[in-house]
Amino acid sequence: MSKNDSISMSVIRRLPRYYRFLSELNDQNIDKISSTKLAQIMNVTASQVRQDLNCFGGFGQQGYGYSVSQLKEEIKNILGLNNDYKAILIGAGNLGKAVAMHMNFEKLGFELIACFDNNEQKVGSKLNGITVKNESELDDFCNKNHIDTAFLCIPRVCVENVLDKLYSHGIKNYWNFSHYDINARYNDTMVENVHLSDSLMTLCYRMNNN
Ligand SMILES: NC(=O)c1ccc[n+]([C@@H]2O[C@H](COP(=O)([O-])OP(=O)(O)OC[C@H]3O[C@@H](n4cnc5c(N)ncnc54)[C@H](O)[C@@H]3O)[C@@H](O)[C@H]2O)c1
Repeated sequence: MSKNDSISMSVIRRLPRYYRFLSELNDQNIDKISSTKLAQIMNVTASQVRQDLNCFGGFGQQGYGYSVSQLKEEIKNILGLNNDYKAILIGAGNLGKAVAMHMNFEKLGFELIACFDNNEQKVGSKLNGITVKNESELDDFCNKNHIDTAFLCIPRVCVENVLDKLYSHGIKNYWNFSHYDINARYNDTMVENVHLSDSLMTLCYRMNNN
């Protein structure tokens, strides 16, 4: 087991927020920050901040706090945002369009190299400079290109066919918007499911229990 295997997912899920807030502080030319102040921004305790960052080596200095730019770079490296992972997007509908048009993939270590749809009316249109290909070209494209991950923005009922194809080409990392349980079909895949409704339900709970 590597050191990183013992780090809990809740710590890992806080890292993007650390990175986002530190980037904002860095943009405001703020050089240093105490764990207390960082905790306030993160809405966690100072001891939680220290515990989180100690999982990766600490980075703070007694009596100084954290260097904003250094900590931002450390977290960037931990998250692996310096990579150039090749991604494809399946489903150029409302959601696929929003994902392709509004995400700054390069800043996040990804390059969106192709988009696919099976609707003739969408094929040939452009999303963020990328021409939407026919889904029938997927196999050929996967044969000719190295692909690290697929972003799935298709209806749940369409996923199985597409997933089987992608998996057969060795694609095992999925950013999944499709409400389909990928891990239940292929348990050696790395999946991040995105459910906007979960976030709204969490808000609902908090409003209900205020
Ligand atoms: N995760 C979330 O939070 C969230 C939010 C909204 C919608 N969704 C889900 O995401 C899916 C997409 O939503 P949308 O609003 O973009 O729908 P949409 O109908 O606008 O787009 C779906 C697109 O997928 C394409 N498609 C269907 N089968 C395909 C296939 N086999 N290969 C390639 N393309 C194919 C369609 O032609 C269409 O362009 C829906 O099923 C919806 O349930 C998830």
